[in-house]
Amino acid sequence: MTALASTSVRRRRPLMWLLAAAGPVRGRLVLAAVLGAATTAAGIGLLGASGFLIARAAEHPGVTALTIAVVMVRALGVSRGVFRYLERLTAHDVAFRVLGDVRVRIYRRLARLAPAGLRPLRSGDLLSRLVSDVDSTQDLFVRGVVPVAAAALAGGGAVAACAFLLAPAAGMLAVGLLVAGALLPALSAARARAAGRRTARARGAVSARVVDALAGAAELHAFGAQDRALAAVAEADAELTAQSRRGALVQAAGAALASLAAGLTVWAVLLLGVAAVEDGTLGRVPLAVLALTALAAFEATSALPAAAAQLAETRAGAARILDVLDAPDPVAEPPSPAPPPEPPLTVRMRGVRARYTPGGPLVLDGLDLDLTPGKRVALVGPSGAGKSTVAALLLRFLDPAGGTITLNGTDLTAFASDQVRRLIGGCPQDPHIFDATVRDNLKLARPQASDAELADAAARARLLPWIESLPDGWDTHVGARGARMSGGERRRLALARALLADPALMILDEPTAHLDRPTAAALTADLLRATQGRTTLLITHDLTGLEEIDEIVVLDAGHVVQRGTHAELLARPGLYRTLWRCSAPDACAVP
Ligand SMILES: Nc1ncnc2c1ncn2[C@@H]1O[C@H](COP(=O)(O)OP(=O)(O)OP(=O)(O)O)[C@@H](O)[C@H]1O
Repeated sequence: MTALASTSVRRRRPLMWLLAAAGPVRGRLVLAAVLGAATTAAGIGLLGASGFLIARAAEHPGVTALTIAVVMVRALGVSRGVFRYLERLTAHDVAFRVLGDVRVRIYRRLARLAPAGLRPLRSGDLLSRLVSDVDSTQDLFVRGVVPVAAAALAGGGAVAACAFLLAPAAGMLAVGLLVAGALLPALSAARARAAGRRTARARGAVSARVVDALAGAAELHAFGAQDRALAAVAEADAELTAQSRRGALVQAAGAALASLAAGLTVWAVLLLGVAAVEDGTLGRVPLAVLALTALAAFEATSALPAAAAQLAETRAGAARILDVLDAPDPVAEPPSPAPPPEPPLTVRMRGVRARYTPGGPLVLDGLDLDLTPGKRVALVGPSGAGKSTVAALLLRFLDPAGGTITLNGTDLTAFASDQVRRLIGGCPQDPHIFDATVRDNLKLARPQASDAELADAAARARLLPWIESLPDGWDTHVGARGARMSGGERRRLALARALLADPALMILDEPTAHLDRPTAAALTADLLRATQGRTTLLITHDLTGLEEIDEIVVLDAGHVVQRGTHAELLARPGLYRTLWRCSAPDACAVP
């Protein structure tokens, strides 16, 4: 079971859930099953009519005696193809509609779970759930429901037809069809269930390792670790191959046993028929019809054992999708959210405590913070002090484990998280730059923004000169994760995006991370200018330029250890002064 699954509250039955997902198209599903039955029935009728035609022709009757059989053979031959085509069309239509619906549901759920609720999943494994597991759901309809329903209808019809000719033979046929169409598929499914789960898990592991190896290709080369990474991919791939082979073996064994059951049954029917001919209770022509009808009836069941084994993978895939759909919400949404507060916004945090896992360590313990309109507060402290956790709490990616956070006097948890994120926003620690144009990356914050507004935000983030220097200007493609931009340009683009969104409380999380000192200093100066008069929470461990900040709160191991202005904090010994001295270009001095 995955980490995500283990946190799941309730377990739904995967195939039942998938069937229920087809509810809106159940009419088409029934039509596909009827068309499948018609295809098989036409196949059985074709062979039965052919048997009649050949046997009767051998008796040299007049042509008129054969006319109806000839017409039937032609009609059944043609209609079988037409029915098959329509059945495929309808069954795939159902499968793709359900597949599209499941994809939308899983994507919506991911959007709600991200980022806090997705941490238990590796990105490659998530990709595998989104692609392979969702793809495998179509087998339930194309190889499961429709063939089973068709086999039941057509098989029942064949047994009934044979019963008219010779009852014991019909009984034998019914037993053979039950063995090939019910017993063997049930055994195959039971054998394949564990293999199906392991195959889906192994596919997720391969995907996770490949995505990891590709995303970290530069680091792997730099540290000469590419062979180890490739070996890990090969190992995961070998496991997937072994599991797939096990699944294929079960499928092949099921198919072989189904053929054996069909062969034995047809022989038994033939022997019973021959005995009946010798007794005089059955004519020679009906014997041919009986034997060929029995043979054709197995067309309906021959694929079922392999399909049942294949469905074990579908079941495992659907279970992995349910792990995501049923994962608990990272934050509790209020049943009836309070109306969003009107800006200007006052945010107060009192005695706030936070932890990432129930019963886990407190990463914030007793935080008090006031963010009043127009006030700029900087949250500083060593790495791991809990600074970004404050941002996660304010953005409702995480609910407090204690204490209160209020927006204009109302508890933050009374608002829907989407509403909160419309008022509180900014620039995350690791902003994502999309593989799109500069314009589209910026418009993400406000799709309706005019060119003038885009230019204004870019100018305030000091990005405009760079954009205007590009041959394609605003239409320049920046590459995956902004690969064609420098670190500073990426940060400025993220800042421009935040300025364009214009949230009532702007949170800037480490806006100067990974930049060299002159670039960081220039960016800090720019963002301080851009945020003048705005309610801003600046999270940083870079202490340059904080002279203009109204209040600096120093966090250490989840506790506030100091607060004041830059001048006040520098005037007395403490963590701030130590950090400030450490941030000097020459050395880290002890206070
Ligand atoms: N998703 C998470 N699950 C579990 N623990 C987490 C998670 N995110 C952060 N932590 C832990 O919470 C503590 C505070 O992390 P946080 O990211 O808030 O620190 P920070 O002060 O922002 O650090 P940095 O300056 O390095 O970004 C750390 O001990 C960290 O390991």
